Amino acid sequence: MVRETSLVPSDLIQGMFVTDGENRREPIPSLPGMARLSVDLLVEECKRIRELGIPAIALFPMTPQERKTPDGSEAWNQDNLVCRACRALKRTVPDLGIVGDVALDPYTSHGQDGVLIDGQIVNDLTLESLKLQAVAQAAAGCDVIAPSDMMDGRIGIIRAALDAEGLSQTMILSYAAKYASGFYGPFRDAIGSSSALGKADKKTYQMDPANIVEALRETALDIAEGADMVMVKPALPYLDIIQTVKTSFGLPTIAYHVSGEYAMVKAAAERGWIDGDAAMLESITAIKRAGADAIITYAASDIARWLRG
Ligand SMILES: NCC(=O)CCC(=O)O
Ligand SMILES: [Mg+2]
Repeated sequence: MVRETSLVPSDLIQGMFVTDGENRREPIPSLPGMARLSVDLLVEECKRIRELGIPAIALFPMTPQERKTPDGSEAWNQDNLVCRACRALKRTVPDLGIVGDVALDPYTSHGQDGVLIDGQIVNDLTLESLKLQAVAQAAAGCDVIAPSDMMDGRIGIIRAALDAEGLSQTMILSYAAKYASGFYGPFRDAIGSSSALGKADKKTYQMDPANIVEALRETALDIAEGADMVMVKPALPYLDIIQTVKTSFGLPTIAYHVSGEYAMVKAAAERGWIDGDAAMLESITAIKRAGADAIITYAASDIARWLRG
């Protein structure tokens, strides 16, 4: 009766991975319970997800190795995995929202999110590629374009490119405060970028976990450039950032409960050290309590099932 925060399935966005082929389900060992799905199985799974009351998915591709290049040009191939999946989903589950990730890391042979020249990420050159990728995904049916790359200036450039292509209805969810986090490991396994990335890091464009004022500056810039919604990522170690971003700007604020946050609960539960279901529900409730309007999580469909009893 006096509970202050209630979680409902419509708060959740299911993170999902798509792979080539047909009738394929490749379990991801470091993300227990998650698998990469071929487009046909993805569509079937998405029907169930929609029926659970989950409004949207966030989609990530496992690009075949032979299609990864230094410039990541597969990212704007209109027949790439993500674009094919979007078209299939819009034909069969049209009212399930699709959040399309814009960044080059699933497509580059070096695993970085940007164009790499002499060992440096070149910001402005990368923007040209992101623009093409955003337009390709929006044209294929993505409802929300979510630039996760953290290059400076990409929101404004992508907004202008979408509008110029007649895609003014496509929303932009900016990964405004994305930290250079140790919690992304299982995701990199899932999209096959961990071995390419090796010991390299993303600290020249993702944020220092010690910073909060910078998060506000980054978020303000993205809003000024035209973001409709903003994201904080990861979620659980950054509840203060979620709360501050939400109260400072009042924009729809999405939190990304990332792969490592999900996997650590699963791993401890597998060892019998914690009650995994309780810990997962507690994590997601805490993220909502901090101020998130919606939460991207790999546990979305599990949680929606628990909430329905
Ligand atoms: N651009 C999407 C991600 O980087 C996801 C990270 C994660 O789930 O660990
Ligand atoms: Mg920024």
